Amino acid sequence: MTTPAAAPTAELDPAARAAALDAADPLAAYRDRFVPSDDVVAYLDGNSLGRPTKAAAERLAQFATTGWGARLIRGWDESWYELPLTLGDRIGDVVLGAAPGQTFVGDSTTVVLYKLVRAALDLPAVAGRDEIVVDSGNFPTDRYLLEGIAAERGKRLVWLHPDPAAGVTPADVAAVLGERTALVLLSHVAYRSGHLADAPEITRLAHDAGALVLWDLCHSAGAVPVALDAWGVDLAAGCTYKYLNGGPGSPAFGYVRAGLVEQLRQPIQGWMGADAPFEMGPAYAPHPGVRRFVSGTPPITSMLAMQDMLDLIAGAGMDAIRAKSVRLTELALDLTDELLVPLGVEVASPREAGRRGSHVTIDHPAFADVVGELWQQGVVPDFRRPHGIRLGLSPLSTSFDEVRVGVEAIRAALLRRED
Ligand SMILES: Cc1ncc(COP(=O)(O)O)c(C=O)c1O
Ligand SMILES: Nc1c(O)cccc1C(=O)C[C@H](N)C(=O)O
Repeated sequence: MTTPAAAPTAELDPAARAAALDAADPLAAYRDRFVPSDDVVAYLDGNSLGRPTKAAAERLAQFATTGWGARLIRGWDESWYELPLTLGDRIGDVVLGAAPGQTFVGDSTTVVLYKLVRAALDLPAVAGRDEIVVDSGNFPTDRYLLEGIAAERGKRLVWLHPDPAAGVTPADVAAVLGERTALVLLSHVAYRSGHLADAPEITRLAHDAGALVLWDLCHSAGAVPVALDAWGVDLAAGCTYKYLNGGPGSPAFGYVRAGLVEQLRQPIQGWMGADAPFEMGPAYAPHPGVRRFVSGTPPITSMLAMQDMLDLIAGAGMDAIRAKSVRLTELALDLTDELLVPLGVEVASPREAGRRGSHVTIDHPAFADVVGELWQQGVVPDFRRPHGIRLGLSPLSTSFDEVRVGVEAIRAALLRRED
């Protein structure tokens, strides 16, 4: 039997603490599965753009010759035509807790959300209702597209203004649900603060009020366990370029609960979502299944890289990934308290691990300038207005020492301003 690594203690200095956590990390070996970038000493932005896996780099390089080049148009019959669904099923299985036949890979998250919202609002069960519940702190695209849809469809937006310390709670949602509520659209993990919403409970409350629920999973898919089927979620969508490491602009996934899809009419009726695309018939007849949410030719090359990340996630397991995510965010908070709070930094993310996704946001009036300096030093978090640094911690590719390097670099930048 091997002796378990000693638990890192707060008495150790930050470097020793991070080193002890890295030494005890059961997922540490996964870091070697990603393409290194020589000038980056701490990549803390995996929730904007995940790193490429080495396997994906190889797959992308090969594809031009052995895939596209060798198979040419035959590739569509052999696998590409089905890829939006086969890949959707794999995402459903590995990260969403979704049985096959409910998940597709499509367009950008924005467009997938648009299609799902429009389809949901026309569902006969809610078509007579005119309110859509949305969080004022939700990601801009969610808010903007709902504003557009509300204007298009004569609906009213009901804005939640949650307590910043608590994020969106079931009580916030319950307070606005009613006979007029058609749809609730919320983010599972809030893009700025990292608050993790109680998705099963909010879903239950919305259903009790006769409304549908759509979860934006951009900041949870691949980092936080999700169980869409078990939670009874109606609709969901999420990015694949964050914790699913699909590469810049890789297409989003969409989920439609079994039993609902055949009742939904999506607004961009294209030939690739038709029942028999190659019949090229006179009128649109939707595919009976979730394929109806595909519109035009799917972006096959942009669906390659995420396949390798899904293999890594399946190997590591979502529970182990979540456990490391919690430890990474805990270290970020501990080091922030110790090294940054004395310099005036405030924590904008939840302290309770169960209420937190895989990023931590900290605020300081100088951060708009600090981030530029950090990037020059190869420390790469991102900046979110008005003055937040967001530390996005992607469990399979981020080390504890990167967190330490990042926090110490922020401290040094703030101290330089005090000189
Ligand atoms: C919560 C959330 N929703 C939606 C999006 C937008 O996705 P896209 O640019 O792929 O449409 C993002 C990030 O860009 C996001 O963080
Ligand atoms: N999608 C992005 C992009 O195209 C460029 C820069 C950043 C992004 C992001 O993913 C932003 C991200 N969704 C956020 O949570 O802020």
